[in-house]
Amino acid sequence: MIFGATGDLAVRKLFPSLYRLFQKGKLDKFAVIGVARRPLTTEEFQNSVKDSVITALGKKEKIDEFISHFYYQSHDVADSSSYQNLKNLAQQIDDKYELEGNRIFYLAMAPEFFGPIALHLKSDGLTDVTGYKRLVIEKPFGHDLESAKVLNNQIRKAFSESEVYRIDHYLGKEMVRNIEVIRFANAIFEPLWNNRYISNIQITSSETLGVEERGRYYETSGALRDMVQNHMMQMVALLAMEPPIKLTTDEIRSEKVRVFRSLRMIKGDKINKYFVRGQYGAGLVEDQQVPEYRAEPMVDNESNTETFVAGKIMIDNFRWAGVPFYIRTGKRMTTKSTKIVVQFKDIPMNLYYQPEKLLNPNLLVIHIQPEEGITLHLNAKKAGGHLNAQEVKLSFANTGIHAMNTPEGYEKLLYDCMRGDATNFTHWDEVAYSWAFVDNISEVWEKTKAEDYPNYESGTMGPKAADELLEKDGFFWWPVNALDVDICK
Ligand SMILES: NC(=O)C1=CN([C@@H]2O[C@H](COP(=O)(O)OP(=O)(O)OC[C@H]3O[C@@H](n4cnc5c(N)ncnc54)[C@H](OP(=O)(O)O)[C@@H]3O)[C@@H](O)[C@H]2O)C=CC1
Ligand SMILES: O=C1O[C@H](COP(=O)(O)O)[C@@H](O)[C@H](O)[C@H]1O
Repeated sequence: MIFGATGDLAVRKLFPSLYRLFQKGKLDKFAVIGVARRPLTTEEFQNSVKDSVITALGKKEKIDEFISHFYYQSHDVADSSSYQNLKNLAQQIDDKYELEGNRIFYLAMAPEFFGPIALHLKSDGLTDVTGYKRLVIEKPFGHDLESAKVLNNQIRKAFSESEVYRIDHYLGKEMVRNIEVIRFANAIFEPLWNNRYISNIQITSSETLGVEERGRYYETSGALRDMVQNHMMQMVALLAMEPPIKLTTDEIRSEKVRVFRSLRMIKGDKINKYFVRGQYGAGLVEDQQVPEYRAEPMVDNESNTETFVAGKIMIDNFRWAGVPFYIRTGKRMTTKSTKIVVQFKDIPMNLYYQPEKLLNPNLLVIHIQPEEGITLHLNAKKAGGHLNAQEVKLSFANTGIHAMNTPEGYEKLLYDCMRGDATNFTHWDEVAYSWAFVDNISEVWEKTKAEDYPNYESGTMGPKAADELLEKDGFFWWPVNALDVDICK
């Protein structure tokens, strides 16, 4: 059952993803009940599913067979009789498709509905099933730790922790999933993956898009809650975790939680030493003139909301003591790119020192999007010349998927949920620790108005202070554009 089946997420991501699973033969016995307020017939709903698939994928094979599995119910989320009707419909469909009482409830709706729907599902008997019941919850999971706890308590009255699948769509991205494999399946990386050999790690997730039509939501969120609390912190955890003893959901999650527990809690007047906030002004993005954030629809013209965050995260454990993890994310930046750069320490003595050219540090670049792959930056002798070292790059590129926020991420996550694999969904403990970390920052930023907003021009890589954050540690942001060169080909 998809609650919010006429909304943007369902139309752009969920239906195309389900279709791809269907085409690959991964959906055998299945039916989907779409639920939303507006009155639609099942036929109208099926046609909207068909349109969404064709728009997203341009494909039509077996589309009529696919949409014949879709049903619609107009629903009032606060009214028990709506749930009674839904229960009856679900029961009929269950019998027709022999679904063995297995149910997934996907809440693709505004977050204020998550708790009430979960409670109704239980009180109105939709969770009384003979098979499995699973609840998929979209972001944002709360607004801060307190509200997340309230939401979690409501949900947990109807579903156990193992039945709750909290979506973080970055965990559906191919190369985010690859981080563990790159780390734990390669003898050349794991021995070096610590503070003896790594000088710093940089994670950039930049967007060219502005806030678009989401001003109302974004004004209450900002980049810190929208991107850092979830996607950026998840990437930090995957990069920093210890090898799990087994590749099971519980073992992996518990290693990630240990990273969150080791985060250095930055508070009060230290916040602005470790974190930089920014808000975009007008500027040129991909040759288009774009307005400042404060002129966007549904945005306060004196807004204090950050559209950019850079930060230095320290993990105080044996492996990572002293190694900064720099994160940077923002809207209306130069380029759309998510990249991780692992910078290794310099070798103790440079035999190939040339006064006019320093030896390049070794870098491992993990390209998350739009290109997918890895590049290893090494030094090697220039062919034919003297013993002069020059930079060479070893690259691997995934040939498959190249679009951003593609349905493929959702496709993988939906499939995981059907199989009951919650590894790439966030456990409550991860959510809670991550909110506790981020709340310290938002508390300070909400109390103090940023007098310099807007402090970065659209089409740039953020405010100058974000560069200074690294410069004072003797580092600089590796330019994400320049790192693309080889792998794009
Ligand atoms: N869109 C995206 O790309 C992403 C979205 N998300 C999250 O997914 C969730 C949904 O987002 P999105 O699809 O963009 O939102 P939309 O506003 O586009 O869709 C909301 C859906 O909820 C339904 N709805 C609203 N109020 C009610 C109600 N009282 N009773 C029943 N149905 C109702 C709407 O249908 P109707 O008007 O017919 O009632 C519609 O189907 C949000 O939590 C969002 O944060 C997360 C990541 C990305
Ligand atoms: O969760 C979100 O992510 C998108 C960025 O996702 P990506 O897959 O395109 O990198 C961001 O635009 C949005 O504001 C945020 O809610």
